[in-house]
Amino acid sequence: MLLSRLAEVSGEVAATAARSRKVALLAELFREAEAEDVPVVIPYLAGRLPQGRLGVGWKVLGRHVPAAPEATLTVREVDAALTELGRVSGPGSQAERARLVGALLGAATEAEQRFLLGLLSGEVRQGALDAVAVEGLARATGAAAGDVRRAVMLSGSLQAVAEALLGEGPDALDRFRLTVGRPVLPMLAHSASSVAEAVQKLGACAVEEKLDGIRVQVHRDGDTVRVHTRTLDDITARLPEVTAAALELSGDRFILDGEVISFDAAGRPRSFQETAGRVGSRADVARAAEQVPVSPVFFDVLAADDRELLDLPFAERHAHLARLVPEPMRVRRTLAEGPGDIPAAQRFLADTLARGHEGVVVKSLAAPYSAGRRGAAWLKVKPVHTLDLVVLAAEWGHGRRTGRLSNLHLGARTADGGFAMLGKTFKGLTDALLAWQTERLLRLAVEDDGWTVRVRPELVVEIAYDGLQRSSRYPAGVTLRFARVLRYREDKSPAEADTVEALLAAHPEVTP
Ligand SMILES: Nc1ncnc2c1ncn2[C@@H]1O[C@H](COP(=O)(O)OP(=O)(O)OP(=O)(O)O)[C@@H](O)[C@H]1O
Repeated sequence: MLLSRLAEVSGEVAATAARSRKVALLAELFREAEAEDVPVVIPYLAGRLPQGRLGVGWKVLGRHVPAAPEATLTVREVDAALTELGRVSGPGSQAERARLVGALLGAATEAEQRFLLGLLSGEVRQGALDAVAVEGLARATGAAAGDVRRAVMLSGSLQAVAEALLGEGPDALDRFRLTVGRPVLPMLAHSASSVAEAVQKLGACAVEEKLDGIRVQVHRDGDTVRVHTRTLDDITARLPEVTAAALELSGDRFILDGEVISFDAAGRPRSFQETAGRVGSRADVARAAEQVPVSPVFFDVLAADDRELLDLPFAERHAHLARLVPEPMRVRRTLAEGPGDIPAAQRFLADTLARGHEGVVVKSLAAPYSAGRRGAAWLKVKPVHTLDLVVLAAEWGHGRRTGRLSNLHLGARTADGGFAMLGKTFKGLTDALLAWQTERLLRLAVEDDGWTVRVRPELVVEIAYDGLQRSSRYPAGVTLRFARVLRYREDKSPAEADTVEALLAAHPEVTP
């Protein structure tokens, strides 16, 4: 497929507000694409680079290169060129990168150049595209949209499903069923402002402790155990305790969902940083396990023996869980039938906080497991308000912070796939975080005016705040009060950041 065609459709999809028109445009594009184009077409449409970060700075992108008169570049040629670009390293790499970018842009027409620059600078991001692409794919191949959606949800990869569908047709969807050994994206939670609100919304529910550790999905097939993170990375080798625990359970084929966390000698949870540091470290696992041992604590089961359990109501899934996993290895919980049980649920929350945990997750007992979704069936309640925001820029620090990028410009997602700045903060940043973020942000830099460094919107940071206030200085009409950095969330992509819409909905008191 020609890049010019992709750039054209991408522009048209962005320009139309009508969902049905977007679907029709994408269906047409997919009909024209060959299966081999898919690994490039899908990410490009969403404004993502399959290579991840390329380390191409604004200096290189800002240079004018004369455009080619005619469109000849194919998407696969562009992809090959960017892969080559990504491999450049060592001395002289800046000049080599500039040369490669120049050659690529020189082969592109003006319209293609605009598209490529948008892609390389991270500015053509189309957030909600994947859902529309699912429908476009269904229409292009004659598959049912619901089946495509489920396959994407279970595989966690629109790309893999698209490739299979376009190459082999609708029958290929059979391959994407839930299988022990193949991780699926976990179900996620929305927020509620109080336990009372959550119980009122959900009716019969379980109120579970929310442990501040690392989400894990544990697959056991006979003697083989695999442990995956919420981004589906395989971390089995780093967590021997989890493998040992899974092998002790009575069943020998299952998929469990839970959290790993480190407890201190007194049985209180250690800080998130300690657990995360342990899970993140590959070096000398045996020693790390001695110093910061972790335990798995499970709260759901997706498959047991040869049964897929996703579609069962939570109450039934939990019965399977209870048969498989003994009590100390399950999260603590209490049940609430309805509003009458709110006081007991509130006591459970207070008790959970007193034991050093973060809050609770309130779960509908009737709901199925919606893999990969932030469903309304799980509501988390935490006393501290936090947001996951995207770093849009950072200002050079002064005094003790000279030479470090400090004051962060924070953005929330907007409906059109962009980001709206909500405010700035340099609070909560330790020296280690300052050094780390300076290094990371400079790699994402697209512009530096000596004061502020604008970056590709890729890094997600978790921010605590005390509330919102109106402000005409910011595009959403509001800004954060007392924003402070809690931690970077490298496990989250910008598409998972909080939205302006949800933020405003949670703060009716300031809605402009
Ligand atoms: N009992 C529990 N049930 C579900 N998730 C739990 C539970 N205890 C801890 N968690 C953790 O809380 C997360 C659910 O919150 P959410 O889906 O919003 O993800 P998140 O944005 O990472 O949340 P947060 O930033 O608040 O930790 C899960 O991914 C899991 O890691």
